[in-house]
Amino acid sequence: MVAAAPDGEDRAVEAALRPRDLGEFIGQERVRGQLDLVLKAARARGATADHVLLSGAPGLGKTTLSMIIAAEMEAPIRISSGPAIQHAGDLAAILSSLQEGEILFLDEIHRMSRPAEEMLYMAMEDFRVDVIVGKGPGATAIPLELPPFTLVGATTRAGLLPPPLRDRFGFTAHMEFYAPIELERVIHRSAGLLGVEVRPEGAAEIAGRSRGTPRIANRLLRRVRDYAQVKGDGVVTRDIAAAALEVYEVDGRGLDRLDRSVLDALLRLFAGGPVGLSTLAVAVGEERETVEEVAEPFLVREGLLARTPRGRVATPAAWSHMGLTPPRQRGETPGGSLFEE
Ligand SMILES: Nc1ncnc2c1ncn2[C@@H]1O[C@H](COP(=O)(O)OP(=O)(O)OP(=O)(O)O)[C@@H](O)[C@H]1O
Repeated sequence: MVAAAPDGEDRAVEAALRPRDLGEFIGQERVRGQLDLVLKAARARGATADHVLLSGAPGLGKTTLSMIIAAEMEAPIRISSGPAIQHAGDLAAILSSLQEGEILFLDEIHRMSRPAEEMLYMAMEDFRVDVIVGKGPGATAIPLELPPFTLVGATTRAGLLPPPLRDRFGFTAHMEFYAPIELERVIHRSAGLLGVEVRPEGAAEIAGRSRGTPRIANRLLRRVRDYAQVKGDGVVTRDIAAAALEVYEVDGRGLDRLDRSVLDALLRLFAGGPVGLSTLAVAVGEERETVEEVAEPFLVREGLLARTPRGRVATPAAWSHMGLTPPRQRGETPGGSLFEE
């Protein structure tokens, strides 16, 4: 699968491929420009930067940007995530050990528990938390002063953040998918760091199949590099890239085996829909969530599938991408259109 979530190998290589400062960070011009101002101004004032919320799909560079913020502010960084903070006490332990000016990166901040979230409101606004000691009627709140810090929250679902939390971020940046030309730059940069020779057409071939996502571009580059070493002379040309990605079942538009089997079932078994999500999931032998969260966002973004109140529907582009002809609609005459008088 070409899902943008990192795997074990990704995590190790990602650390090596991460841009270290804003100058090295490719694309996202608007976010980069705005963030540059926020950080420069804070530095000029000798203050800690405002809290920053980064939203966007997995693999677009949120973790990378948080590390860049720390580097630009010459501050240490502490990394944790919403799911790891289930009790307010977990958060209190992290907050009370922060140094002045430290960057606290909370990934998947929308998945934090409610009590922790409420503690975070106060910490963000007043640099203070109330630690509750004891239980029941004897419980007391002990106020704890915190050093000023910068919270960098990352979320794939900004809409799920409660407004009181969202409003406490001084700067909110939405990360967009990358244009193919930007991904080509990511690939050339990573190839340089990995010591792989990549021709421009080879980079373009990989970029076109990377779903607008640098993490996927880097992962496909590594698979293509393997193929080039084993089947070729190590150089990534267009033909080598195309042949390698064929082996890994990533098609010319970046669809992987799961995406294609969803489309295939929708088109062949259900004549293009509408069909319910559960039925579609059973037909491809996957969990409902996998179809909904892994395959569909990209298919919808590519204009191949639509989610309608009556169920999932294939678009005309899906038929042509899969090399199939849509069945004739009721009332349509051969060679004529549905709307012919
Ligand atoms: N703008 C960029 N320029 C160059 N490389 C990038 C850029 N953005 C991301 N990358 C590379 O993509 C990989 C994934 O980035 P990162 O881990 O920051 O994504 P993320 O948005 O935090 O993902 P997740 O939400 O899944 O944790 C990293 O290896 C990083 O080197």
